[in-house]
Amino acid sequence: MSSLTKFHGLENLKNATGQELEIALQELMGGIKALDQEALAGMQSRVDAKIKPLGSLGVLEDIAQQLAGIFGTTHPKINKKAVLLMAGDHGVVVEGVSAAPQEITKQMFYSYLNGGAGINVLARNAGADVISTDIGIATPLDAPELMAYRVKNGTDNMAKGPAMTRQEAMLAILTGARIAANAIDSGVNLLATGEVGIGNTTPSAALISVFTGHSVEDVTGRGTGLKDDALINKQTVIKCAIEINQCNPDAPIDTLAKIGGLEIAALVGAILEASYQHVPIILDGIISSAAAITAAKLAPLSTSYMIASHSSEELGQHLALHQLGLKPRLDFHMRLGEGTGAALMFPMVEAALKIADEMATFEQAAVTTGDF
Ligand SMILES: Cc1cc2ncn([C@H]3O[C@H](COP(=O)(O)O)[C@@H](O)[C@H]3O)c2cc1C
Ligand SMILES: O=C(O)c1cccnc1
Repeated sequence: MSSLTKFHGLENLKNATGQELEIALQELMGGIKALDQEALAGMQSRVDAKIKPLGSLGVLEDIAQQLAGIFGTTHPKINKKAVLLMAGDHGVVVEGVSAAPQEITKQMFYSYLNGGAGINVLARNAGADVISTDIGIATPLDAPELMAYRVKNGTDNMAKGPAMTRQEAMLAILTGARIAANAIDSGVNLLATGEVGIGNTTPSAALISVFTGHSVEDVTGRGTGLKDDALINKQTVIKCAIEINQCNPDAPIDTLAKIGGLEIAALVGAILEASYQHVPIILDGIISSAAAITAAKLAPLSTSYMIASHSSEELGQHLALHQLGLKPRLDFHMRLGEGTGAALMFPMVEAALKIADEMATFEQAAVTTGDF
């Protein structure tokens, strides 16, 4: 679908009514299809013919198959790669849930634009673009055009009531979908999720607790580096937010609105749009995994389009990935976010396709075949 004119039936996202957003979201969620099993099996046959014992390239073989199933061809090609970095602030920071001050969200946003942040370095290393979007920073930016996609000036404090209205959450989801669609229209066919937002490990843990059923203690980590007392306070705040908002795991949009975040919602939309357009999307740490688990609640087939990357130091990420049926592939003890872990995975995904394209077969190399 070329999405430059109409977007899931919407003429103009920002002026859409609540009902129009509901319909557009239904169209997006309902349009996500299962992988092409024939292409997937065809890729396995290609890989099985290579000069190696069957299955000996492990996860690389799984990824090659998954990409064939996603692209619907036995010969998938990666053209362009990009990290979708969504930025948003969180009203809940007034409860002391982060070791870092809120203004860092905005300061880091400028760093992404200037190219000096961790994600810029690791994306450059992988030959990928970083597409940074202000979806909900709390304070004004220098240039109005930088705020073109902003839905709201940060969320409200979820410990006192809903973080967002349902309409704001839907607008943030569809805005994230729009940003993914724009990237895909420009030729990107391998995406990764990234974010910045001081305080955002708090809504992420809250969503993971509600959607997995794991206790708040099990899914809540230290984020930017909370000390013991502050970690206990963070857990109390999350429990309070879940209780006061009466979250229901079977009402994922409402749950996201009540205890989520604007950048998390935008990543939900990016994951859904990638899936809708048959584009693989690599997941980063706990915040991206909270978005992924929400996307899976909205459209279970979207999990087939996700590729896990690293294992975050935040335990909640492992539990979210487990529920999605995914395993972290890199164990680098990272806890930065921004998409840094996901960016490390780009070359692995490309390597999987190179195996299929460049390795010799038993026949080509005149290597003796056997029962191995
Ligand atoms: C300088 C700096 C750069 C960052 N880049 C990503 N994060 C990460 O830390 C934040 C989440 O942790 P918490 O929930 O504890 O606030 C998010 O902004 C996340 O992207 C950063 C944090 C800091 C301090
Ligand atoms: O898992 C992550 O991505 C993460 C962990 C801590 C802080 N920020 C991000």
